[in-house]
Amino acid sequence: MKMKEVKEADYIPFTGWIDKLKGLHARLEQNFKELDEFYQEVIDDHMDPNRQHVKEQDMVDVLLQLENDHSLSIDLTDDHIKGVLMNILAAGTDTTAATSVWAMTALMKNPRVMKKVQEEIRNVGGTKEFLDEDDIQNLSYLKAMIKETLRLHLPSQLLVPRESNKECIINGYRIPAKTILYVNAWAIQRDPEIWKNPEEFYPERFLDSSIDFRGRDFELIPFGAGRRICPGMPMAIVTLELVLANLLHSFDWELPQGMVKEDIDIEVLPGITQHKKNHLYLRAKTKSHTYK
Ligand code: HEM
Repeated sequence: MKMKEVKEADYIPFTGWIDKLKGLHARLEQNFKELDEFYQEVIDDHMDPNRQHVKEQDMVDVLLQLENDHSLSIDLTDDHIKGVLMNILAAGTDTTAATSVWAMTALMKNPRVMKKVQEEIRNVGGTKEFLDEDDIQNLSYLKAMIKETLRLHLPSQLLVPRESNKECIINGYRIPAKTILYVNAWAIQRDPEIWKNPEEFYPERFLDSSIDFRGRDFELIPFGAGRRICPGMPMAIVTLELVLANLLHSFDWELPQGMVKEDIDIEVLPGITQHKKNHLYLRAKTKSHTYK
């Protein structure tokens, strides 16, 4: 099931008829139906009386409680719960997974950075088996490396579309009311007028810099900015830090036999989230084992 198909009309509204011809509308309806049924099943499972015995509550249990309590200022319905689940699954998993792959890709192509980040992680981690959130606070180079990955390989290159609610002028261009606007964050984050050697994967650029991705520095906006900034940013960052720190702490990474770093491509799959087109195949090595 493809959830994130891009329609012509999303970019050029009057070409909407092409979407119909290509059968995208029918697929959209079908996807909606399948997803709705799936979320309904999740909700039904959580309402099963036998579930009372489950020790730890998850997010759906909490949302269902709020629905029953009527304690919020709005009346929560099953549709709201389905919407929240959809947001987390659609907006939250793909983006973080794609970014982890891009980080590993960039590290494999840049052994200098790989060595430096692993040294930092292993100095802090020592003999620990698993690095937790406290350990990660001290890993400034890892954080810079993740920022640099999000600068070069941001998963949502055009952010989410905006619509102008009234006419405005930007840099001398008149934007009529009700115009759909895309912000090309990809181009901003590689703009040679802003970044020195913009194509280079160079985490050091962030070590002595206050530039951050929290929506205040418009040269780095992988999570967007303003009212619609990504609400999942804190979760995304912690997930990326934990996943990458532990992958790099526990394993040494090698390319398959016969392959050199120059063979790793950075081609992108078309779609809303920018995934690496060709899989990144790596061998993970510990001191005692080699995994494939
Ligand atoms: C590396 C990971 C992620 C990146 C790069 C990312 C990026 C973005 C971007 C660029 C937007 C649009 C913001 C704008 O246009 O101003 C967005 C929206 C959103 N993101 Fe994320 N995101 C990530 C992870 C997550 C996670 C983990 C969640 C939830 C658990 C999440 C939930 C959302 C939601 C619900 C929206 C829509 C907000 C709205 O329209 O008001 N994202 N994200």
